[in-house]
Amino acid sequence: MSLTLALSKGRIFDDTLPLLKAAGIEVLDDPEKSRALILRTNLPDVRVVLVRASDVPTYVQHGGADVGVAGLDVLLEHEAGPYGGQIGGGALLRPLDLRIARCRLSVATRTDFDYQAAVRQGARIRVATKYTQLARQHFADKGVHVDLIKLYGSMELAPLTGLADAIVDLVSSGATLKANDLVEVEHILPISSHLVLNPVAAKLKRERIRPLLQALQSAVSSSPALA
Ligand SMILES: Nc1ncnc2c1ncn2[C@@H]1O[C@H](COP(=O)(O)OP(=O)(O)OP(=O)(O)O)[C@@H](O)[C@H]1O
Ligand SMILES: O=P(O)(O)OC[C@H]1O[C@H](OP(=O)(O)OP(=O)(O)O)[C@H](O)[C@@H]1O
Repeated sequence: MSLTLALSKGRIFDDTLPLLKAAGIEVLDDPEKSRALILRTNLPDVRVVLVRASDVPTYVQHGGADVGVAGLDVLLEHEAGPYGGQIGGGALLRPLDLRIARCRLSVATRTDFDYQAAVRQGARIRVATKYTQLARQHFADKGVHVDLIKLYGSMELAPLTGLADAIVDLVSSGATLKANDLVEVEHILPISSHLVLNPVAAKLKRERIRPLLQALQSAVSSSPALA
């Protein structure tokens, strides 16, 4: 029974590799050295497909992959979006927090911006973000009107150029904010990457997926780096 795993290049691929290895799966091709998007593993019935981080939920939901690894930021944004529901397949299953690629979703502004005044009930704020669904929910919960500006990267530039008052973005060390004279003014959500499953594959390939899940679970709980 074959199994297709969707991963994104970079930190998710790098951090998932040791967990897969502990579960007996070794990826044979190096994505940094090859342009191939389908990677072989030591198991003839298991392959890895390389997709954009934000495309992992789509691939897994529609059965382009059985299993995937994606950040909670990407998963929640996908679920809240127009394609996150039942169109073309059931909702994704999210059975395991892999505790890798850890960071947080936060609001950041220029140091001279009075965020507390800007988010008084009934106020209006301009926010630039890649995470429009999550940002909309966050400000709606606070009772703040928000004008959202969708960006695909370099969010930090938005408050510096007058495009927005604030950004909603991922923060880990804080170095990117610091380098751009921005300050984190509110934490929204802790983030890590999760294993996701296609619901149909979870049923039809139960016998193949269950041991993988168990092996990953024990790799996660015994990984000192993740403690
Ligand atoms: N600085 C960081 N530290 C730790 N984890 C992070 C950091 N930035 C992002 N992540 C996590 O890693 C995931 C993948 O991030 P990555 O930078 O590889 O993709 P991306 O460039 O954001 O995605 P896309 O290619 O779809 O635009 C994010 O969804 C998030 O969960
Ligand atoms: O707090 P820090 O440790 O500086 O990390 C935060 C940065 O990390 C992410 O970008 P990433 O490195 O993924 O770049 P990209 O979004 O351009 O891929 C995020 O969008 C921030 O810019």
